Amino acid sequence: MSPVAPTTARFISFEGIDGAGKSTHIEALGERLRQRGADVVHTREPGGTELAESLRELILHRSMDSLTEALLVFAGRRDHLQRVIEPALATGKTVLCDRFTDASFAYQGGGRGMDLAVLGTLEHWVQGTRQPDLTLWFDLDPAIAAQRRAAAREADRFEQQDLEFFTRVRAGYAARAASAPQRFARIDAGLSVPEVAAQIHELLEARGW
Ligand SMILES: Nc1ncnc2c1ncn2[C@@H]1O[C@H](COP(=O)(O)OP(=O)(O)O)[C@@H](O)[C@H]1O
Ligand SMILES: Cc1cn([C@H]2C[C@H](O)[C@@H](COP(=O)(O)OP(=O)(O)O)O2)c(=O)[nH]c1=O
Repeated sequence: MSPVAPTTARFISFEGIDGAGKSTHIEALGERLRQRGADVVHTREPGGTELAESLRELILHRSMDSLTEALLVFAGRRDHLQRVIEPALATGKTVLCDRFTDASFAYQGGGRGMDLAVLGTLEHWVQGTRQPDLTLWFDLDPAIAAQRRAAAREADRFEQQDLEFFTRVRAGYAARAASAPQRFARIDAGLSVPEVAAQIHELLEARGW
C-alpha cells in the first residue's frame, strides 16, 4: 500500500443515528490515515468553531421549532466551512467530520418533517457545491441504537426522541444515500466493533486510502 500524498485533500463525513457507533471509530480512522501520510483534522457538527460550538449548545439543549433549528445548524455550518473545512482542504489536509449536511436532511428533514426543498436551498446557499468526498453511513436498527445509548450516556434533546423519530431519521439517511450512491458507503453498524472496523478498513483499502 503506497502512502497517501500529504497534499491530497479529502473530506470524509461520518453519519448515522445517535448511538450507531461513529465516535467509536473516528479516532482509529484518523490514525490510519495519518500513518499513510495524511495531515488529518478532526472536527464535528453542530460545532467545529467557537461560534458554531455556541450554537451547538442552543441546538442540543433549547426548545425551538424545526426551521429555527435548521437555520442555526446551517449558520454554524457556514462558519465551520469558512474557518475550518475550506482552509484545511485548501492546504491539502484530510478533514474527518463527525456529521455534516446529510444529518440536516435526516434529522430536520426525516425526523422533524421539514420540507427538503427548503433544506436544499440552505445547502446551496451555505456550501455551494462543496460535499464530502466520502460519507461513512453507520446504519443501525433504532432499537439497538437506543439500547446502546441508554447504556452509554445521558440523552440530549435529540436523543430523547422516540423510536419513530429515529426510524424517520434512518429513512432520511437512506434516501440521501440513494441520491448520492458514489459518495455514500453504508456500514452495517449492527455488527461487533472489530467487524465494523474491518468494514471501514476494506472501504478505504478499496479507495487506496
Ligand atoms: N459495534 C458495536 N457494538 C456494540 N456496542 C457498540 C458498537 N459500537 C459502539 N458501541 C457502543 O455504543 C455506544 C454508542 O457508540 P458511539 O460511538 O458513541 O455512537 P455515536 O457516536 O454514533 O453516537 C457506546 O457506548 C459504544 O461503546
Ligand atoms: C449536524 C446535525 C446534527 N444534528 C443532531 C444529531 C445529533 O442528535 C445531535 C448532535 O450530534 P452528535 O455530535 O453526534 O452528538 P453526540 O456527540 O451526543 O453523539 O445533533 C441535527 O439535528 N442536524 C444536523 O445538521
